[in-house]
Amino acid sequence: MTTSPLPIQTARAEDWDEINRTLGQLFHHAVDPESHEIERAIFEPERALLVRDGTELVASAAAYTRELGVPGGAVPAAHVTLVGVAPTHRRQGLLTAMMRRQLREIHDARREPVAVLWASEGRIYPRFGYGMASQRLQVTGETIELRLPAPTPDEGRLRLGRPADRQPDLARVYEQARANRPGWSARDDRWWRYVLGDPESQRGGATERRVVLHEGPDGVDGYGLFRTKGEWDGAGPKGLTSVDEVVATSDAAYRAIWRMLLSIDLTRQLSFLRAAVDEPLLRLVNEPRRLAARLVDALWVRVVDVPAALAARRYATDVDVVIEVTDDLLPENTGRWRLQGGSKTAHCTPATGPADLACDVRCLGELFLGGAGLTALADAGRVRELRPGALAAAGPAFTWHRAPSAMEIF
Ligand SMILES: CC(=O)SCCNC(=O)CCNC(=O)[C@H](O)C(C)(C)COP(=O)(O)OP(=O)(O)OC[C@H]1O[C@@H](n2cnc3c(N)ncnc32)[C@H](O)[C@@H]1OP(=O)(O)O
Repeated sequence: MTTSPLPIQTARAEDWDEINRTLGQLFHHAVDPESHEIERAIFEPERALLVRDGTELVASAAAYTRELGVPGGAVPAAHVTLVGVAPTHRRQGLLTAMMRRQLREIHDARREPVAVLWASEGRIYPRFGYGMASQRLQVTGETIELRLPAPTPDEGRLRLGRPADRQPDLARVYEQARANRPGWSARDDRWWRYVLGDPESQRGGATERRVVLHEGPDGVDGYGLFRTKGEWDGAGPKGLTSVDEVVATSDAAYRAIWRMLLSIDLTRQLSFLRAAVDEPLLRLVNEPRRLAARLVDALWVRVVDVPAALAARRYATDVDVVIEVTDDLLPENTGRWRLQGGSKTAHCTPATGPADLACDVRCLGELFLGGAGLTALADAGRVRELRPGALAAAGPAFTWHRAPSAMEIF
């Protein structure tokens, strides 16, 4: 790789058309006019970096300003996105230059202790200090084989609707559920329009998206966003129910919604590609193997400011540990940090004593949402135990009672 001589610029609002068309080419899809406008509304030009070769746009990387759920709370997080380099300019160091500049800007602004992204390929971002912070299950089951427990008399009732018409209900339920969900990002009105955007060109021949809402004793307490696609063969119907998200604040709502989604007439298959690793559905159905769940990566987190990030989350057990951190891109993070925390508070300060554990900053990203095991990282040779017993003492603290999960891809 050579170092690119091309300068990095900050975008202006009017660059959106060109950025999105260029990224459409790089991701090999046509730009849908409806999505183009919805995404314009969430585009933050002042946070977008561009590289031009002459007048031609050849690279971009950007960030959205959002809040990310973490164990015990939420933190401002740079949601990194719109990353691409033209095939004519690949492997000349443009991504590296943009990542360095972006991380430096996020760090120096001191507003966001972490950055988060979805990776198109898992091997791109570790070199920039991003760690696989959450995973998801891609569920592609055969619904005909699945049964849920029978409904109880107090299970409430279900209503179908158009998602856009029910946005206030969805937002209320999501906001209530989000308080306890590491990995979920805040959604304002612009983000709800993005999540509920439903251009025909992206439906893959399925119906428009619909919502099923559950009404419990105190009103709407759960919803499921889904679409269906008809399919037949010589043996009869074998349609698909494709689920985008199920969010519920009561277990009765969760059960009732899934009972409907798994039993829509003329469907036989389920696709639910962003299920949580600890998705209750796997504990509800009578034959979990038929869900054919496959584990893949979801959110990648980059700890940008070590003391601020470690103090911003809560810990499952009390912890008092000194970690020796190395960070090649942001040297301010390199050093020994003492983390003292628990379920109510956390502090992280420069340490004077010897370190208990040593790792690079990428490991802290992996641990940040509570989804990776400290011992697993040590077994992989990526965390070093410098004081015997430190792993067993600190390991449980970094976990959380819910696995991190991730909703919309941004
Ligand atoms: C958050 C998001 O938006 S995710 C979307 C990411 N974008 C895409 O996947 C679109 C298609 N791909 C691309 O546009 C480009 O290939 C990019 C952006 C992934 C990489 O851009 P480049 O400018 O080529 O990367 P750069 O030259 O800085 O490479 C840095 C190093 O990473 C490696 N690398 C970069 N991309 C990849 C990849 N996709 N697979 C494996 N290695 C990679 C390079 O080989 C290089 O390694 P080296 O230092 O050992 O030589």
